[in-house]
Amino acid sequence: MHVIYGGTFDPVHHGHLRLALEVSECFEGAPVSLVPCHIPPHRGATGATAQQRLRMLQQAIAGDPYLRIDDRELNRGGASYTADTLRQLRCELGDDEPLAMVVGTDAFAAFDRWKEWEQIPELAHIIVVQRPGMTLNPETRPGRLLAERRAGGTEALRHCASGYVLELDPPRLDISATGIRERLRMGRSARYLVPETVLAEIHDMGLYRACPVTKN
Ligand SMILES: Nc1ncnc2c1ncn2[C@@H]1O[C@H](COP(=O)(O)OP(=O)(O)OP(=O)(O)O)[C@@H](O)[C@H]1O
Ligand SMILES: O=C(O)c1ccc[n+]([C@@H]2O[C@H](COP(=O)([O-])O)[C@@H](O)[C@H]2O)c1
Repeated sequence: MHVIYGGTFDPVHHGHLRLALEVSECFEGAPVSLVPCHIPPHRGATGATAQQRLRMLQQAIAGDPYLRIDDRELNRGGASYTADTLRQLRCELGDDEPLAMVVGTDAFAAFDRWKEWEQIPELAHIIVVQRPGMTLNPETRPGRLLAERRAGGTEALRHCASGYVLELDPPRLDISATGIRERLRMGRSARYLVPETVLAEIHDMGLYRACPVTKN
């Protein structure tokens, strides 16, 4: 089972990390690869550069046996389209290896605006994770895709290469990178929202602040 979890990670926070671990546990400790995007396709400029976001991720997962980083989108450059990443992975893994991508409900709600979105379930399973304050409308195209391809449990994903949509609702952590950037911009603390090592990187690189921010 190969599981990827893509994001901007600007910065990576405990919501991301806890979720990645929950997914790994669902698949009996299968590693989850965090895939930082180079240029996020559907949003404005990032607060930190790609290299700075990678550095924070490296600090965040250092020593964790279940989490990895796949930096292929940074190496590829340009806008990071998930279909391209999955196609590349599918070539490497072969046709039969189960491949799954993790996405939060907020991102999945706009899934039908992703490049080649209808091809994605042919390349990988989709694990949709509930995010606080975000309910998926069943009448939308992503909502219908979920209903049509819904997996009863994790077992289905393990036995097929792609094609299922699995809903997961682990304990919800109401943390967002936007909220963290905003706090830092206002000179407030982001402690306990991001790992201490990430906080130290943010401080050392002077990220996310218009005016000086204390190190907590
Ligand atoms: N607290 C969280 N709980 C569950 N899923 C999350 C959480 N934070 C982010 N995600 C999911 O992780 C993926 C990557 O998220 P991203 O890097 O954009 O973080 P974010 O906190 O949503 O950032 P921003 O606030 O800048 O949009 C998305 O699929 C998103 O839905
Ligand atoms: O492929 C696309 O068209 C596409 C459009 C929007 C988002 N994505 C991916 O979805 C992931 C989460 O995006 P974001 O903006 O919420 O960090 C990240 O890996 C993006 O590359 C992908």
